[in-house]
Amino acid sequence: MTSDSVYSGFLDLRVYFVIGPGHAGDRPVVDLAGQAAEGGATAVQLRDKAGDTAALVARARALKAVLSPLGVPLIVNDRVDVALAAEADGVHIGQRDMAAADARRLLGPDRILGLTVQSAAEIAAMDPDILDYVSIGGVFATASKQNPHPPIGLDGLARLAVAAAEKAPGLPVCAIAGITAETAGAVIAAGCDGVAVVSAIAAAPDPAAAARGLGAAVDRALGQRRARA
Ligand SMILES: Cc1ncc(COP(=O)(O)OP(=O)(O)O)c(N)n1
Ligand SMILES: Cc1ncsc1CCOP(=O)(O)O
Ligand SMILES: [Mg+2]
Repeated sequence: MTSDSVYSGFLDLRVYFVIGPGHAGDRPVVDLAGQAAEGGATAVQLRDKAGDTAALVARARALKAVLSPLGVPLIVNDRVDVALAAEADGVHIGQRDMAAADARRLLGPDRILGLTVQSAAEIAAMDPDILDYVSIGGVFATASKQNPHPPIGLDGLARLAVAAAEKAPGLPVCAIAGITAETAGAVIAAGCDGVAVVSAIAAAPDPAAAARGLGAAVDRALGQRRARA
C-alpha cells in the first residue's frame, strides 16, 4: 500500500464517476469530481484521451488532493505512467491498452487495476489474480464514447456478469455506457456491484445530487438483491 493511498483493499464501485475535460463542458473537472464525491461517488476515474502528459499529471494530482480527504480513490484511465507520477490509487485499462500483466508489474501489488470486458471470450482470457475489478460494457447506447460494438443490453450484461462471477468469484464488477439513475437498479439486478457513469453526473445541473440519486438507486437494488439471496 502506498502511504498516501486511500485504497484499503475494499473497493466500493457503487457509484464510479468517469470524468475528464472531454466530458466536463465548461465546468472544471476537479470541481465536478469533488461535487460528485461530496454527493457519494465512491470512485473517480480521470479519463482524458487528448491531454498532454504534463497536464494529465497535474490534473491527476489536483484530483487526488480533493478526493483523498474524502476517502474516494482516484483511478487513471489508460496511463500507468500518469497514475504512478501522481500517486493515484489505480489504473483502468481496456483490451487495446497495455496488457494487464504489464500494468500490474509496473503498478506493484497495492494499486487498483481495473479491466474492461465486453465478451465471454475476454472474461475467459482475463487473469483475475492481478485485477481488482472488471467493468462490463457497453451496456446501453452512449454519446460519451464511440463504441465499436453494439450495446449488449441488460440480458447481455447479466450473461457476462455470471461469466465473471464464475471465473472470478468475489471480483467486483461494474457496468458502463448509458447508465442513468433510472436504469442503475436494473444494472445491479443483472449482477453488478456498481455503475460507472459519465453523463449521468457530468451533465447534471447538480452533480452532487446526481451522485446521491445514483447511490440511492444502487443501494436500493443491492438491498433487494440481498433480500432475495
Ligand atoms: C469503468 C470503466 N469501464 C470501461 C472503460 C472503457 O475503457 P477502454 O475500453 O479502455 O476505453 P477508453 O475509456 O480508454 O476509451 C473505462 N474507461 N472505465
Ligand atoms: C468510457 C466509456 N467506455 C465505454 S462507454 C464509456 C462512456 C460512458 O459514458 P456515459 O455514462 O455518459 O454513457
Ligand atoms: Mg482504455
